[in-house]
Amino acid sequence: MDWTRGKTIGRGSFATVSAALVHRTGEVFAVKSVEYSKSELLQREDKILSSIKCPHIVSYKGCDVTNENGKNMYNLFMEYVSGGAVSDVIQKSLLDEFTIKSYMRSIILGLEYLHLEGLVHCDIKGSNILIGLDGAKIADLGCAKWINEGKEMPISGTPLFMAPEVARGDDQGFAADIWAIGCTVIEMATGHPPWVDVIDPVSALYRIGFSGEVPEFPSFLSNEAKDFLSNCLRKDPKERMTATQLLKHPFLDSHSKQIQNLFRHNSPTSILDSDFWDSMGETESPLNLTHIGYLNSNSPIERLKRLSCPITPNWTINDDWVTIRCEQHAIATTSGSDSVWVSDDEEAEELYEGSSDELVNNYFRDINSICSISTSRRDCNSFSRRDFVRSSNVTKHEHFMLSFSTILLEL
Ligand SMILES: Nc1ncnc2c1ncn2[C@@H]1O[C@H](COP(=O)(O)OP(=O)(O)OP(=O)(O)O)[C@@H](O)[C@H]1O
Repeated sequence: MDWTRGKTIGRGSFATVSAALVHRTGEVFAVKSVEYSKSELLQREDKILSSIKCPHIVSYKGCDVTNENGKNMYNLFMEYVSGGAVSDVIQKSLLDEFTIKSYMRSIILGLEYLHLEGLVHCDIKGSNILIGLDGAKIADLGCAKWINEGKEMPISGTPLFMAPEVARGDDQGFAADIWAIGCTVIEMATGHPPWVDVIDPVSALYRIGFSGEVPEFPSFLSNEAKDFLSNCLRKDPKERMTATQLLKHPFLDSHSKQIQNLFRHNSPTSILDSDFWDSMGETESPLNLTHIGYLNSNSPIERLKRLSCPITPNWTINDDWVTIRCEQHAIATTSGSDSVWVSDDEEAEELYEGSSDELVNNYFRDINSICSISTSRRDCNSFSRRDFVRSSNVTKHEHFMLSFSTILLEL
């Protein structure tokens, strides 16, 4: 598969995650990379991720080895999840209890799947939970292990999220993930991990493993939420609820129908996905997407396809810009509040003469309630990232931006 690496979207302790693009289809995906000589853990993650499939876990898309700047790199391809990690989201604004419930329901459905498959995640925490338009997804199976690997595998994970039996080095089973779920609820509600007053990982492990304390519950949470926490944060792992039991706890169950309605929609692969637009017209998602109107799904595709641009896209992302260039410059852009051009190619433009207003109206109806894109016609093959982040919901704009670039490259 020919692909191009784009902007770095995350850095973990051992790997770098970048956005990337498939040349042939224009599909956007995420690639986790590390030097081949240090790729043992990433190859293990590859093996685990490729063996599972669940809508609440980031999906596997393949792997390869590249030579970049004289170094061999091992690359693991995954679905790109547009909203980023929960730990980053809460740095911008804390989550309310309703949103925590929504995310938790997806996360625990993913965890239930892993546990039924015999896998312990071993590193549940906010930075390993990604937010997509269809809810939260578990990521980073780099520490995961099969339950029957038992003591052959070393204890792994993040000290502040470790259960007492893990901190003592006794055991790391399914119940350890449940403890980490409790810690993640605290992180989502307060903006920081539990045990705020510990000064280093060693004292954290000692306190968690031997003090007999449990993390402090945020006082502002509802009684239901506190009860949920108390069922996750039991010192004795045998007393903790299982993922299946947690799904029936009133904290998650009471709103499950409402939440399912909100997350009913699949994440669109492009903005021409009619379900995406139709659903957005009906309801707001918990990410507070504003109403963005309906799209007449058929005619724009047909008409856009008439552009028949033989695409050799050059797609780059850096900190401020997403630039999409095509051989014939056939590209959609907008100038100011309500005008959209589909191309800066004269021949292609002729095709649209007399119809571009209609096209614009069908294709980008209510676009200004998403964001105001003010790229001028002059730079019509560039989209300014700054323009997308101007209004409040960056996540939504980033998603839109990538969906948008996807369609353009699909044409
Ligand atoms: N599929 C994805 N889509 C979007 N962003 C992602 C994706 N995977 C990872 N990221 C981003 O990259 C960051 C690091 O990824 P990840 O946790 O997998 O790396 P790691 O090296 O295993 O980290 P850790 O330090 O937890 O071991 C995440 O917190 C997230 O911001």
